[in-house]
Amino acid sequence: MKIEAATDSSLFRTAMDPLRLLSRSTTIRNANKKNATPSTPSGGQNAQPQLFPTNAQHSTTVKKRKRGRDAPDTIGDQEGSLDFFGSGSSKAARLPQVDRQNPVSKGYDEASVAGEQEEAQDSTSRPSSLTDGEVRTFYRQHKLKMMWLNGDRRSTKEGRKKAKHEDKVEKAKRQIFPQPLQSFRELEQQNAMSTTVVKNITDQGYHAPTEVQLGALPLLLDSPSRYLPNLRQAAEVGEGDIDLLTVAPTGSGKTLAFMIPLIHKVLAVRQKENQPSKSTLAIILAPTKELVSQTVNEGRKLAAGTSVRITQLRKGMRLDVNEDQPRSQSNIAEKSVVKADIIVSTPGTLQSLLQGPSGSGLHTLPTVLHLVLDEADVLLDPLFREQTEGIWNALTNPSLRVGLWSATMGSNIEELARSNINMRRERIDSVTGRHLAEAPLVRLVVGLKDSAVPNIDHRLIYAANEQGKLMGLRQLLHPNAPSKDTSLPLLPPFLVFTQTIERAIALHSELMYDIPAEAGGISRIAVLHSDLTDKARDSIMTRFRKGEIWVLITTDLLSRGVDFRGVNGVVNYDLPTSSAGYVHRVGRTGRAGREGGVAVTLYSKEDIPYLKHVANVVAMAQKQADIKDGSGVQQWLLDALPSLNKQEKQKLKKHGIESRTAHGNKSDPKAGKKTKISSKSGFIRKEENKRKGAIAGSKRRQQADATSDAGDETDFGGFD
Ligand SMILES: Nc1ncnc2c1ncn2[C@@H]1O[C@H](COP(=O)(O)OP(=O)(O)OP(=O)(O)O)[C@@H](O)[C@H]1O
Repeated sequence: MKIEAATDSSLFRTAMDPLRLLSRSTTIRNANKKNATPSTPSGGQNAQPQLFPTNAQHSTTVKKRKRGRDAPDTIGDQEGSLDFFGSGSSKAARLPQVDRQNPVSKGYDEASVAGEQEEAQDSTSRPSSLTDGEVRTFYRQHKLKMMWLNGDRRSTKEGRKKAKHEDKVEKAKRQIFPQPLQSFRELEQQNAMSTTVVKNITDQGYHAPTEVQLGALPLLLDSPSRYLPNLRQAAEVGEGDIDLLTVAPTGSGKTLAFMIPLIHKVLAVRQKENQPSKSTLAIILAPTKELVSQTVNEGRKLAAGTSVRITQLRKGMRLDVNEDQPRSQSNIAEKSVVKADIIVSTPGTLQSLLQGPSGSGLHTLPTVLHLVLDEADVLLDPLFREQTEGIWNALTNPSLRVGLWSATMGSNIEELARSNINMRRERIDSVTGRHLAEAPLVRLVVGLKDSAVPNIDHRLIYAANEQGKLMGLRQLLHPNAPSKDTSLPLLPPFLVFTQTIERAIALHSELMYDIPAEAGGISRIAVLHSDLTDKARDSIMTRFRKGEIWVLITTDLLSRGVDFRGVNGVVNYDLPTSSAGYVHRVGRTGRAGREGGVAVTLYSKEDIPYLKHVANVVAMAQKQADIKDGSGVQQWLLDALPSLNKQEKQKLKKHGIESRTAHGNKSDPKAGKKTKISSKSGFIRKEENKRKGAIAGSKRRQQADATSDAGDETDFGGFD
């Protein structure tokens, strides 16, 4: 977490052209050029995607290197590059390093060092076959835990109370240990996955699976009877035919972990039917349009060259629903019906397209076999719960399987998921009059549940008041402004989070002229929020991904799921309103195990009552990363901060810090004034002050002239 290069801010100044410009500096201090490349996510220095690689893997890496294979030691020098997000050529440059650093599989490692071409030909890597003991050690080292949950008494509040003293042995019995996936190539031999899909995976530079992938893919592709031999119904269900709850850190590759099995299953069904896509087989729900669009992109890259169609649902489209009611005065052409195997949507959009005539509820989608809830804890949060559950119930196929995925998942979400699964089964039983077998339900947890990624540098900075926060942010924007704290290596591109849309807009207005024209001026800083049109949102996302925008001010709209590979840091200009909020916001940096990300949280006096939930997460991340210098949070602060009770926590989560909301401003204008961000930019204010000064000066001069004229008048006696 601590970054060595951070001790000399001049290194950062010279490291990137944009920064030189950003810092309004034309003089470049003598920095040791050799060491000048900063260790930041956008520097692409660390492409080890696993958060918990084993020692054995490291030593294998070294051993391979000693054999003199020709993989380069470092990625091409990216000094001065504006391509923060590693597209095009930089991707090619990165591949060899990815290869070298991810030697989970022996077969993979052999091929990787010999180059990509050879890799493509070598599809005969041996399937993994570890002994039971080896599998257990492997999962322990990678901090993976899998539990089979059916019939677990602790799944309900009542049951938890009763099972408080449940025998440890009993608990251990619920743990399951499927053979882990050690290389994506195994998918071809062990799971009969399409060669095209496997090639698509490796072509994107994904060679070694991340922790969540090496655990989830076998669960979703193998037969449950392999790892649940004593479970009767496990023998009855098909391959990967389970309900799965997954909690894995931000940026750990969950998208691939649910998308690969979906594509594989769609292909398998189509092959069985021996005909091209006819109806939708899978639905992925995500809370924001940005995440939906990103998921579609990722999916399409994986499914390229296959017949699998993945579509983002938009308003105006029409679904091929099971209409019990006559089609309502349909004036929409038949061709606009969505023909996709996998649909990705926000709950709101899908719900509105499923809406039947008023009062009749939702149309059903009986062909759908898989439902994925990405960011499941948000989708089952009060904000989205009704929509999500409505959709879940509209998927009436008895074989529907559900997957819940997030970096944070409270026990209430797990309870809710289980009760939904059970209620649905009972409903189908009552309709069909048959007893529907319970599918295995598995929980997969990677690392410490609900914790922030340990591979970034977390900083809590006291800024006294709103002006202090603004100054703090400006300091980050102009790193060569005199600063004692040279240990803050926050380079663009970075994200700035505020509590509300109004505050995001105000902060943007305040800072928009801060970047000098030579560096691109106001085009380098932008604001993104849900009040913008879809087109504007898309355009800002594209420009940020391309590296044209360096500082993106936003709300929690972008806190979840969105993957900007090379974001160097995150600034919490306003505190997140829950610990999960902090985990997700800061998780926009340090993705796929990249080192060098920075998360700065600015807090004022008004924030102190609400800081503890953030401080606790930071302390946990420090503990995980074994950091004892207190750079993120010191023990005395942790002890001194007040704790919120349950109700206060809920209120904070729902409404945020009240003085920063429109409602709070109204009810307590004095407090509201204290937390106001001036909505005029410093530049405009300066100009206005200059103008005001000029007008006042001119008035004064006129007055003085008038007085002297008047004096003359009195003196002048006039003509006789
Ligand atoms: N096996 C892999 N090897 C290298 N990079 C990977 C691998 N799998 C995924 N990635 C990369 O990791 C990044 C994060 O992936 P993804 O967006 O799926 O994370 P996530 O776990 O869904 O995060 P969040 O919780 O924030 O939604 C992406 O840039 C993706 O390309």
